[in-house]
Amino acid sequence: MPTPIGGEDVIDAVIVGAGSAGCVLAERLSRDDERSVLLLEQGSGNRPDAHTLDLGTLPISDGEPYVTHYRGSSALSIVRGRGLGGSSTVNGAYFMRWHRDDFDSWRGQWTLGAIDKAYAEIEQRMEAAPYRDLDLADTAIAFEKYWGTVYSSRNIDDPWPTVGVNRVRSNSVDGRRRTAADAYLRSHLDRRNLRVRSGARVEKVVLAGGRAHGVVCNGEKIRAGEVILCAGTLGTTELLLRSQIAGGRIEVHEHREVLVGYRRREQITRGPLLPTVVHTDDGLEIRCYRDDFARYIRGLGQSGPAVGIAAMRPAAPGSVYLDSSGGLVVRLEPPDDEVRDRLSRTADEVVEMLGSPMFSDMVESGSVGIDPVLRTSQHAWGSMPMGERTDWLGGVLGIQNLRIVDGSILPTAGRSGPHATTMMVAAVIAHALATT
Ligand SMILES: Cc1cc2nc3c(=O)[nH]c(=O)nc-3n(C[C@H](O)[C@H](O)[C@H](O)COP(=O)(O)OP(=O)(O)OC[C@H]3O[C@@H](n4cnc5c(N)ncnc54)[C@H](O)[C@@H]3O)c2cc1C
Repeated sequence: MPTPIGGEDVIDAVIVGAGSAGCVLAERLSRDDERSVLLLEQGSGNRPDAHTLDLGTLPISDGEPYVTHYRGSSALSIVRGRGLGGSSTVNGAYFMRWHRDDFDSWRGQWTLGAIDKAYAEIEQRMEAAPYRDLDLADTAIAFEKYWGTVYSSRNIDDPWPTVGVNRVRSNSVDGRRRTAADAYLRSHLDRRNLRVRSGARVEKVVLAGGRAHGVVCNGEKIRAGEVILCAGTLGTTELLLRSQIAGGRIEVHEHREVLVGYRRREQITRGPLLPTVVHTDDGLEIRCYRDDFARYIRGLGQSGPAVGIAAMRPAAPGSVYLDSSGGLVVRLEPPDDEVRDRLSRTADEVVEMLGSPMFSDMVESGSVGIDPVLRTSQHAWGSMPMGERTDWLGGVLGIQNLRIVDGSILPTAGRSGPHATTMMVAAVIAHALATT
């Protein structure tokens, strides 16, 4: 019989955060009807509306219902998704594996075979597929042709990215994001050993004698056999700081980005934000955005379309800490000088590309310029890396019955965005926990 959920009972596994990783974990662990699972999510339990899921929007401005805004130390806005599905509800729906060699230093059960199998499972459930030629704007077609003369182009049906031109794979169906909650959670809400509570903000982890005993949620103490933090890199770090499991400044990593802006001769129709990228041999990602971010984010001032250049590997440092008033602050630093040089050289190459005859029908002459502001990709990860601050299944070192399974535990920088890999990590760990 499963341990009943609620009241004074001890729940087998309390999962904090129903985001990309939390949904995978809740589904897998609750397949065993002998295990009671309680999933606590601070955001709404509603299914997001058509506007939120539309790939022609990035619903992250102030006032959007499925985001949390974090306080940054600079003018950069730092956001994360909230509600069932977490950041998968609001993100760019770019769903790319990391490169095979990004896992070279991973240990434990992280063999390429296990990784490949877990990626394949999540890709299937998230309905991840490459954008087709029809989804590409004229600039994206020219971009692929241009870089195809410098690098090789990956066969779009190959799920493993390579150095070169990589058509983006996306977790979307008919122009709408497919969220982790749709793929993993909503159809299992009738499991009697799985309970999902929305509007449930966890304030801290309850600790005694070097063990986690539960959490405090909306003022109520909930006892648990195991606490699994899936609150995302920023949410989990906040909980670790507030529970005094960690102190001071916790290091994170971020993919900082330079934008090369331009003006289009003619406006284009709406479509997915990022359908194609180039991965350079020196760890950069060149992103061919479809249009001005202002067309995706409500209330953002127009600045024109852009091509982005992000430093993926190595990434830039940052930190998360509580300030003297107890508020959480996210501080992102620039990459080191050598990486900045790389970014700046590649930005010059992109300026050259946009000024080349291949783009002359689309780009207004004299309109191309490098934006001096260093942006963020909204990817912060790696605050509690596996092999360093947790074991290779996310178990927090030195504290029993406390595990972290989300972007926090990514131990290295990958050359693609973190979404698919965060879900893959959750799938591998969930499988290991469910079978031991
Ligand atoms: C705007 C944006 C665009 C992005 N675009 C891309 C992209 O296109 N491709 C890509 O690869 N990556 C992208 N990312 C990053 C990617 O979405 C994240 O890395 C990934 O979703 C993180 O998953 P997670 O499970 O770690 O956290 P999340 O999915 O963020 O889930 C954390 C959940 O925990 C909940 N939570 C937090 N604190 C508490 C608490 N105290 N109590 C209860 N619940 C709590 C949150 O509400 C949230 O639902 C983007 C991110 C953002 C924000």
